[in-house]
Amino acid sequence: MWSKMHGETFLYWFGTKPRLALSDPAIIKEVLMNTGGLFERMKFDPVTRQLMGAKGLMELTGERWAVHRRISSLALNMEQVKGWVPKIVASITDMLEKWEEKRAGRDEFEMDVHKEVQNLSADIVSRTVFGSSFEEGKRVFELQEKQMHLASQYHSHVPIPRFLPTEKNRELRRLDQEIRGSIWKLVEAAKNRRKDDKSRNLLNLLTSSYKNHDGEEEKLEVEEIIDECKTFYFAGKETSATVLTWTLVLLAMHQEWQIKAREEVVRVCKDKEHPTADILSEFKIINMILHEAIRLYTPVTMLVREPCKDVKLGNLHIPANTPLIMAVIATHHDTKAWGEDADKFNPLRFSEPRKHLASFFPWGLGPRTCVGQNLTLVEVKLVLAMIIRQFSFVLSPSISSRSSGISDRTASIWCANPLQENLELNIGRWISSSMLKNGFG
Ligand code: HEM
Repeated sequence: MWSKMHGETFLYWFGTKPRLALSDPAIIKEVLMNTGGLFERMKFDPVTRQLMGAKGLMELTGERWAVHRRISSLALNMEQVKGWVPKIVASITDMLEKWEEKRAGRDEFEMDVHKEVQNLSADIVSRTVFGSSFEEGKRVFELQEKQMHLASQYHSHVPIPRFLPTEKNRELRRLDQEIRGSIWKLVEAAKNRRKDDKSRNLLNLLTSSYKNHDGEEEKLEVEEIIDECKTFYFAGKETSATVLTWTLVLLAMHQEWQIKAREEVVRVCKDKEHPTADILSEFKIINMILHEAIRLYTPVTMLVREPCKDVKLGNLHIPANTPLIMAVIATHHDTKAWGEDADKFNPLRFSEPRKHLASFFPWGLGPRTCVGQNLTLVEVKLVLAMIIRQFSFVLSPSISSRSSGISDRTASIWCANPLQENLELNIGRWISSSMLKNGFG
């Protein structure tokens, strides 16, 4: 909306500091793909830094970032992620068994899917990236959620004195200490398991020695290990859960795509009980749906960089340290790249190669692109395939009585046996048109 009012590139004030908003794909590409360290990710404010971990990938730069990046890329490469498929399937099976219990033999039942897929994503990150279980990691997720809630109250334009002994500040510090303690227990448990568990999960790699650029063996400091775990616990849960919720909501609203997706799953899986790693690339329709959902409702809505010296971008002269705001969401909805129907759900756009690299960049671009991308894509495809095979769904009638039902992500979905007709289709359409009025969809 801002770019419609002020143009593709404009300056705005954040408190006393000017910020430059960019949405020209060519300029965005130039900034994000720069490998010379000219544009660094802007440092988080102290409260967010405490949440993410100052010595984790999100915050590090330079040589320490390169070391952490090598370790996490090794832990989350595609080969590794494909090896996790049975664990991911086991997580999804557990969730679907609970859904069946909830259904209790009924033809239809109602479900708040966002809560469900949040727990599922947390369980998958715990089992795969950390090689533990949701139960073990559960406390960290719970504490981080509380910390995030408190931290969000600090994000105003007026700086709040963080070091005053206020109740909130004390609680934030207490939460941080408890998170650190809980993570360290997980690290110790992983060290004990290592005698039997030789897998290259993130915890095992973070606690093993690595070769530095002089070829000498080195180990990460305790603080670095804890902060990296904080980063992954934080980044791994909410993002995938948001994508899954929106994809399910969109499929509930667009029954024709739900049917196409189900036909594909049945065709590709044939008589296999569950999808396996080798058939994932055959889910072409699911892949298109997923990309279209991420385009419309990208979980990371903007990226921020700061040039470390004065630079020229296109015809703009930009002073050092000016925050550059790249609105992923605006670019994903730009009618120049996506056509007049840019705000509409149309998975067919992804049946053809993309026109411009930087008109779709939900994972970022260049050296700091998302390390969790492989995991998310595999996870989300498996979850969708397994849900769609077992259930059909529409938006719940009760959502219509909550005007903010979609925006606060309490997306409820009405599930029924896929072989039955969906009588709730009209309700889905009704919600769809009210959402459009409110600027969704
Ligand atoms: C739909 C899911 C996800 C989306 C859309 C997403 C998006 C992004 C984006 C846009 C960035 C780049 C930020 C920048 O350039 O400033 C990023 C970085 C990162 N993501 Fe994700 N992410 C997702 C899932 C995950 C998952 C599941 C994990 C971990 C298991 C993860 C871990 C990270 C980390 C550690 C970084 C920092 C990389 C670095 O700076 O080197 N992400 N993510």
